[in-house]
Amino acid sequence: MNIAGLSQKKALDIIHYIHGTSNDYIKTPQAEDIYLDIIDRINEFSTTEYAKNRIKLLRPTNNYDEIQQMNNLIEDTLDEIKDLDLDYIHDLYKMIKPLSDEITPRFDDSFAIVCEEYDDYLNMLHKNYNKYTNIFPIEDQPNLDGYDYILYVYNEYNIEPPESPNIISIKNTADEYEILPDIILQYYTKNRKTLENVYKLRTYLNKKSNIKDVLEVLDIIDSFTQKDVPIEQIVDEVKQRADDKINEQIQQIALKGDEILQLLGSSDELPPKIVEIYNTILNDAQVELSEKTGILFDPFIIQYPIKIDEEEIERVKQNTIANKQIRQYEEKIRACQQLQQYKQVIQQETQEIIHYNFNFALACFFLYYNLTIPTIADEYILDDALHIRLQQELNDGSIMQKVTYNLSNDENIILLTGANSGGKTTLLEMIAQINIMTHMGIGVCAKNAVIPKTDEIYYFTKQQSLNAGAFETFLRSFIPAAVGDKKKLVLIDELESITELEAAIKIIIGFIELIQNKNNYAIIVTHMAPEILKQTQNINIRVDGIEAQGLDENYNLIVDRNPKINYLAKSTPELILKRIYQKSDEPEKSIYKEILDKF
Ligand SMILES: Nc1ncnc2c1ncn2[C@@H]1O[C@H](COP(=O)(O)OP(=O)(O)OP(=O)(O)O)[C@@H](O)[C@H]1O
Repeated sequence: MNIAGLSQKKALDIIHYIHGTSNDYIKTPQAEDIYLDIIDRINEFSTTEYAKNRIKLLRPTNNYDEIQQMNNLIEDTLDEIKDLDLDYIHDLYKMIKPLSDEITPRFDDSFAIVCEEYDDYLNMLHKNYNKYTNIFPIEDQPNLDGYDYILYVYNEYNIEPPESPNIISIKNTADEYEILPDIILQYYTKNRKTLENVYKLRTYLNKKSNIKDVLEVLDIIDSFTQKDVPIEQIVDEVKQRADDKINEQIQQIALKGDEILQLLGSSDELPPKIVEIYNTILNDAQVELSEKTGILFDPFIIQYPIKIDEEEIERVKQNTIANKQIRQYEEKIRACQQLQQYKQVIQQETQEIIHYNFNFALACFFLYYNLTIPTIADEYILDDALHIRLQQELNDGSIMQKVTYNLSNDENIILLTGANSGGKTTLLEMIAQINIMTHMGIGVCAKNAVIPKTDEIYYFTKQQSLNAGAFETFLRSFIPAAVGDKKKLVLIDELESITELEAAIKIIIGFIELIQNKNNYAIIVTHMAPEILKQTQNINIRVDGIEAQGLDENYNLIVDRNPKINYLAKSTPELILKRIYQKSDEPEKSIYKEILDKF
């Protein structure tokens, strides 16, 4: 399945298709929002498209084998990366992309192809290039002098290839790459950056790799392409030195009278003493030239200053280019033979690394948010737990209070009461996160956690604005939370914000009566606990409270974020009112004061 570039919606469609919507663990849009936030946070640590999409496909489940597998995967990965530099790995990942098969071989017009099976080869070349003109049938070849070299594709049973320094002959049974080595080479050069980084990463992760051999082959080709002998420059330098030597040595010889006459006369011959000097110096120059260029040639004409034979230079240059092209061609063919053997294995190695980014992202997420793998048992024990947003703020230097909170089989229906801005919504969201993350198998944000098995999560948030359909929408998704034999976690935040107080109380009581059995857990944030308790005396309901003790010198709420068990906490709205009063200006300040005086 190609899952590149999957949107979250598409990912969900696939999940629903695979698992069936009714089996989905998440039952309300608000719980879905919490889940999506978790996915986004994990994906901050992923780099490859594959990992990003696989993370989007992660979903809470009640299949505890799958959860265990995810736990194991994370623990193994943590073990693998425990002493490593995660930023370094992340940086390498940024330079790794899936290997691209798209190649556009370069049209190399420096050589011509002469062949017997003309039509076959023409077709083959046209497959790779739109237009290829340097191919000729053997029986009808033009003058090919302008080409650096000629690839002579001969038929075994027919004509023998001609012997010539700039002809390379191959049998027409050869592989396609023997005509166009770029067909293979481009794949490697195009993907080289990825291959280099996959190699670095595999080595760093202590994973075996064959990519080194591939990179070595590519290096050889590179070094070949770069080696260009600057013939003219070398000739000039050698000539300059030879001129200087001639000048110096001639000044030191004494000519006899007849030798001077020979020089002044019309004779072309030089005096033997001078010829000897020239011969010695030019011999040395020729040796130096061949050492520096690797070619034996004689471009110097006896004159002062020494003259350079431009035609000889041109001939040598042409020969050098042809030689170089031929050697380069041969080197490329050798490289192709080696590289071909590696293709499959380097693809596997690269894919493995790209896939490993999924494990790596989960492990980084785990470390960043200080997660632990929870134990699955029949109760909730949250030890030093934190909402993941607050954990992030803690990482950034803010002060946060970790929360310890327990729910048991016997005390599974909770009314959570307490101070305005005390942290009730945050606690509810945190429990939803912890439950979802447990059932995704990715760890939870707590020092220790015990989490019960549940099949479904329902989370109902407080409504900020009361739109016309809010109550109806709520009821439609709320009723399924009260029926059925699936094990549920139901979290309700201030139902009284959706409807009138009396109705909210009735709904909550009805709901509690339906789900009170020990399979379910429900935490209901409400400011009307006393009224609810009065009407449910035969049901075991625990009331917990988050209490504010007052305001500090900066008018911040002094609050213990740990809910007190079996404790009905006051809402203390006057504290918030007092804070706003202290921080406001007239004319609002006086109004706040008037309201405050009524408390
Ligand atoms: N454990 C904690 N440590 C530090 N800050 C916290 C913690 N829990 C909550 N807060 C902060 O306290 C503020 C109020 O939290 P929250 O909205 O959850 O309170 P609330 O009880 O639901 O309030 P209200 O009843 O008025 O809606 C938020 O800014 C939140 O980030």
